Amino acid sequence: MISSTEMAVVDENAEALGVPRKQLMESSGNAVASVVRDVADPDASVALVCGRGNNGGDAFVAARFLSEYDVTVHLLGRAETIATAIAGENWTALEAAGIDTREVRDSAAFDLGDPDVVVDAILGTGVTGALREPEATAAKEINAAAATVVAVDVPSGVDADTGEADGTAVEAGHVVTFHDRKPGLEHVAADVTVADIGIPAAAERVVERGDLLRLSRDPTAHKGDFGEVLVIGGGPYTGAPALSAQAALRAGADLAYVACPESIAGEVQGYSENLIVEALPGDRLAPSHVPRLTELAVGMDCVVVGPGLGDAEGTLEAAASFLSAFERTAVVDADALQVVPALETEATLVCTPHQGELEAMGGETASDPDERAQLVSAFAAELGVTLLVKGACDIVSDGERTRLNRTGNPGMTVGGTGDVLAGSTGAMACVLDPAPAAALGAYANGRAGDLVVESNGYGLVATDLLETLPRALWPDETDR
Ligand SMILES: NC(=O)C1=CN([C@@H]2O[C@H](COP(=O)(O)OP(=O)(O)OC[C@H]3O[C@@H](n4cnc5c(N)ncnc54)[C@H](O)[C@@H]3O)[C@@H](O)[C@H]2O)[C@@H](O)CC1
Ligand SMILES: [K+]
Repeated sequence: MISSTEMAVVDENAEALGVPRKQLMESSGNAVASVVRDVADPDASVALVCGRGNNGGDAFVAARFLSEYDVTVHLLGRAETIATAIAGENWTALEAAGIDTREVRDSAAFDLGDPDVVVDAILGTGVTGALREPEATAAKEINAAAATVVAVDVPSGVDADTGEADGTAVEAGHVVTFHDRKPGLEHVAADVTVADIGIPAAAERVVERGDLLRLSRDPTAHKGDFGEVLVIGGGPYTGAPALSAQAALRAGADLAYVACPESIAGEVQGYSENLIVEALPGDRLAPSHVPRLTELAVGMDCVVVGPGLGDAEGTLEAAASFLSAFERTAVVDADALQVVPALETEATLVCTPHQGELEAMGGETASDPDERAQLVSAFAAELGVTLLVKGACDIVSDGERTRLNRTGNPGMTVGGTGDVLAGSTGAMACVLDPAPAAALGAYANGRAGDLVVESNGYGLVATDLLETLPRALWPDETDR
């Protein structure tokens, strides 16, 4: 089962992996034609009723595969208004091939005739609200016809996620849907064929730029809507918590706080006026700080625990005690990872170890990449956390789904890149579920590093990543 958002992610990831959408459209159209052949007599007439989006585009392709039938293609609207280039190209190919095509300029001009089979390609996953005209009239005429109806992807007018229709919807006997079942089809009384359209398995397994579609920004957003992150870190180190908190801001969080020992608070603040610094008495995190940390954490969407904390006994005790009483999402990094295996907590944890830290936590590793991914998945399930295991290929798993991230480069072995990753993952966790947050945190960090190396060569430092994180997460066309 796949939601329309997830389908859009997978589709864009396939494109990033070298399988362009036009190729998928060719497979989709072929799959539709194959179901039409199953239901149509050899001398049948087939009417394809097409909208101006890619759902219609699938049917333009299908028409090319159905040359043995008496085929008519009805386009709802003018050809100049076809919404996508790939659908437009497939329309032009139909006209060039001399296939019977008709443009329906207004609903009164729509004449379905009396076909044996209707292909409903008015709208697919792109539908919003009730069908407008001429789509609504076309749907009514399809429903009034005696024909066998084959719907492309979903019956037009039906929401692929919910199965609900906001007004008229096509009633189809058959649905050809692509790649995986859509939840809305559970509520539709039709035979459903799921067609494999050649989306590579890697489009689901590998984190790619399609995953960025999860980060839509509502233009009416208010301050705080994208999250407030608290970084608990520092003591023996000053840079690490500052890097994490700045990364959270660069990755879209609205406010970033650092709670750190007062011995370094001035330095942390000195790195950036964008941070809100809370000084804790002393020079190391200690159990006596836990009540204040718990108070501070109340208003936060995510807490990042660990950057630069060190592993003094009282520090680890404080980290464990804070996390055991915490009930929302925390990213745990660096020395604080040690406390996770013995921890009992209601909190949702995202842990970001490298190989060495993973092994120190009790996790196993293997040289074979698939085996390594399986071990990470099993360990995530055992701990009940989301693991982001850093490496040349990062592995992200919540024990149910495992993703691989391949962005990043050897320049990123420099100090501080892990602190940036923890902070950007914290920002992602404010707006996304833990597993996609970790996956995008890893993707963005590596992509930011790749952008730096592309323009400067090696010799990158962690602060460079802060500058390129926004481009990694919100690329413009030139970054693709
Ligand atoms: N991985 C994928 O996502 C793939 C998608 N494909 C096809 O592409 C379809 C999605 O294509 P699109 O995103 O172009 O969307 P659609 O073709 O479903 O519809 C988009 C168009 O419909 C219009 N529209 C939206 N709501 C309307 C309403 N209530 N009344 C009238 N017009 C309305 C929009 O303005 C837009 O022009 C899928 O359903 C599937 O058939 C396939 O080609 C292959 C792969
Ligand atoms: K449809």
